[in-house]
This record gives sequence, structure tokens and C-alpha cells, in this order.
Amino acid sequence: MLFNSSQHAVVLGAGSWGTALGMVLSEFFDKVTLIGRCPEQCAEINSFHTNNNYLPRVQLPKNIAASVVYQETKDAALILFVLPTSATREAATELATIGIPATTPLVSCSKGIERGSGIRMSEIISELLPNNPIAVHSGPTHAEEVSAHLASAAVVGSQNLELAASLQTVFTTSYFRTYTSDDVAGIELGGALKNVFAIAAGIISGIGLGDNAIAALVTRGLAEMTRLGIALGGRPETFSGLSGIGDLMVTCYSSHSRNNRVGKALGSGETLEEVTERLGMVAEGVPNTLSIYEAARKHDIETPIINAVYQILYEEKPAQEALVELLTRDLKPEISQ
Ligand SMILES: NC(=O)C1=CN([C@@H]2O[C@H](COP(=O)(O)OP(=O)(O)OC[C@H]3O[C@@H](n4cnc5c(N)ncnc54)[C@H](O)[C@@H]3O)[C@@H](O)[C@H]2O)C=CC1
Ligand SMILES: O=C(CO)COP(=O)(O)O
Repeated sequence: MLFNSSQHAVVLGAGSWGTALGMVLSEFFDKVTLIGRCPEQCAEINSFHTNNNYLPRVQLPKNIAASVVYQETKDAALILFVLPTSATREAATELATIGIPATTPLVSCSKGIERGSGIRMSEIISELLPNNPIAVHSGPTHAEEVSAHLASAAVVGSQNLELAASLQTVFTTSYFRTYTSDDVAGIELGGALKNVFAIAAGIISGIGLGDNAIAALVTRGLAEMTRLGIALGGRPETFSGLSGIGDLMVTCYSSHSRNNRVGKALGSGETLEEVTERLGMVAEGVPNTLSIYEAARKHDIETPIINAVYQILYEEKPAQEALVELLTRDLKPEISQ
């Protein structure tokens, strides 16, 4: 076991998921520090043990503190990246500049791939901090439910098996169960790709279609996720697991999903600018529709649902028109790669 309870864990990101994961870690570690950006929000966490903008009505454990000072990472036994994917490179650069010990394990918990390079978050972190042990954590886990101690399961992935097993213990409580895997790419890609299908599910609700359409989307979305995910380096079986179909289902069906809410508002006629401004939190599917669409073109993979979401978000194609185009594509057998 690589960790003991007297150590200090640091979570980069004091938003909804950083706070909920901090709560999970606080059951193992004596001290957990959330690194945020806003001094007032950190003061609220330290004084009142609440984070009302992100998790209203949740009382945080007393051993969770918050700070805007990245230097707090220097004595951490474990550092989690729970930031919007657009902030991962900047945060990893900051840790490299501070000079954190090369032995500190780093865990990426964000869901997306980088625009331009098309690389995964753990690859960005390893590029900037090449000697630190690296892992990823993902699954069907909305912060609102985890912070309310509603039962959830996730998966931690690392090629370092001792690290994966140690993190499994740290990430397990009476309400949160964590499995292990060594398919780091597959885990990250499932989490990234499902965001686009969750926007599509929201659009379907927004334009007034029913349960049949969502079931078709989830099923064909899984086929598309698996096809593209394999091309980008994941293993097929991982997409049938918690970080694949598990996360796809929760975000396509749950009203907690920010991506789903973005899609629903778009389907109801709001503009992308209006809905993202109102949300006030990150919906990774919005930037990731661009990065994932570009990755699919680069690898020449057929992705009709991703293409439709891209056209609705970025080419002003009316959702109804995109839907008819999807339904009237060339006919084919159900099982085909
Ligand atoms: N909310 C959820 O239920 C889940 C979210 N995730 C993933 O976790 C990641 C973070 O999402 P949320 O916490 O939900 O987002 P959020 O929008 O609730 O919070 C993000 C936080 O990061 C802060 N931030 C941005 N740049 C920063 C920087 N450079 N340094 C420090 N803080 C910075 C923002 O100010 C904000 O407080 C995303 O990739 C998301 O897909 C994964 C599983 C569940
Ligand atoms: O990844 C998530 C749940 O597993 C969060 O999804 P949303 O960003 O759509 O809320």
C-alpha cells in the first residue's frame, strides 16, 4: 500500500467534482486540500465547510480545507487533477515550475482530449511531469449524488499496478466502490466521448422526441464510442465497462448532466452562448465536440452522431435537419465496424 492515512492529499479544482472527490478522499486521508481559483470561495469552504455555488446544501467534512496557493502541492502524498480539460496543461506546467517531488502520484479525473494535439489529459500531465507515477479515475459519477453519499462505482486505471491497487483503497468508501484496470487510454476516451453523446441525448429531449430515440442514441452512441475509442488506443472491452457504457448511460439519462442540459436547451431553441453562460459550470462536451470531431477526421473514423452534434453546435445546422439526415443515411447491418 503506497498511502497511509496521516498523509495529505491535494485536489486541483474546487468545483463540483473536485469537492465531491475531496469528500471521498477525506474518509481515508487526515487532511485534504482543494486548490481553487477564487479566494472568497476558499474562505467559504474554510469557515463554513460549504461550497454553495457548486454543491448547495452539502456539508463538507472538517478535514477538507481550500486554498488558492499551488505551493500546497509540495508536501502532498497524492495530487488529483479535477479541472476543466482546458486548464490541465496550465496546471501541470505550474506543478512542474513549483518542482513537486517526482515520486508524487498524479491522477487525472477530467473528461476530454486536447484540441489541436488530440492527446488525453494523462498524456499532457506525463509530458510536463514525466517522472511522476500517473493514473486516471473515471466512471458514472455525478458530483451531486456522490456528495450525498448515494451509491456509485468508478474505475481507476494505471499501468503501475501497485499504484492502481493503492488508489482503489483510497477511492473506496461505504458508498463509493472503485475497480481497477490497466487500460488508461480506454478509460479516458470513454469519459471524453460520452460528453458528445450526452449533448445529443439532450437535443433529442429538447426537440420533443421520446424514450425510443434516446435508447437508439445510447446504443448507436456506444458503437460509435467503441469504434473511435479503439482507433485512438482504447481496448474494446473497456467501452463495455463503467467508464464507457456506464458513463454514457448516466449522462444520457440524468438531469444532473451539464452536457445533457446544454443539449436540451439547444433542442428547445436557445443558442450555445445563452446556455453556456447560464450554466456557470463546465460542460466538457462543448469544447470536446471540436477536439473529438477533429480526432475522428484525423483517424478517418465514421462518426455520424458526433458529426451531427458538431454541425448543430458549430455550423448552425438546425437540430431537426441533422436528425433527418442521421435517420436517412445509407442503410447497413446493425453489427459492422
Ligand atoms: N461534475 C461531475 O459530476 C463530474 C465531472 N467530471 C469532470 O471533472 C472535470 C471538472 O468538472 P467539474 O468539477 O464538474 O467542473 P466545475 O465547473 O464544477 O468546476 C471547475 C472548477 O475548476 C476551476 N478552475 C478552472 N481552471 C483552474 C485552474 N487553472 N486552477 C484551479 N482551478 C481552476 C474553476 O474555477 C471551477 O471552480 C471535468 O473534466 C468534468 O468532465 C468527472 C466526473 C463527474
Ligand atoms: O462525467 C460526468 C458524470 O459521470 C459529469 O457529466 P456532465 O459533465 O455531463 O455533468
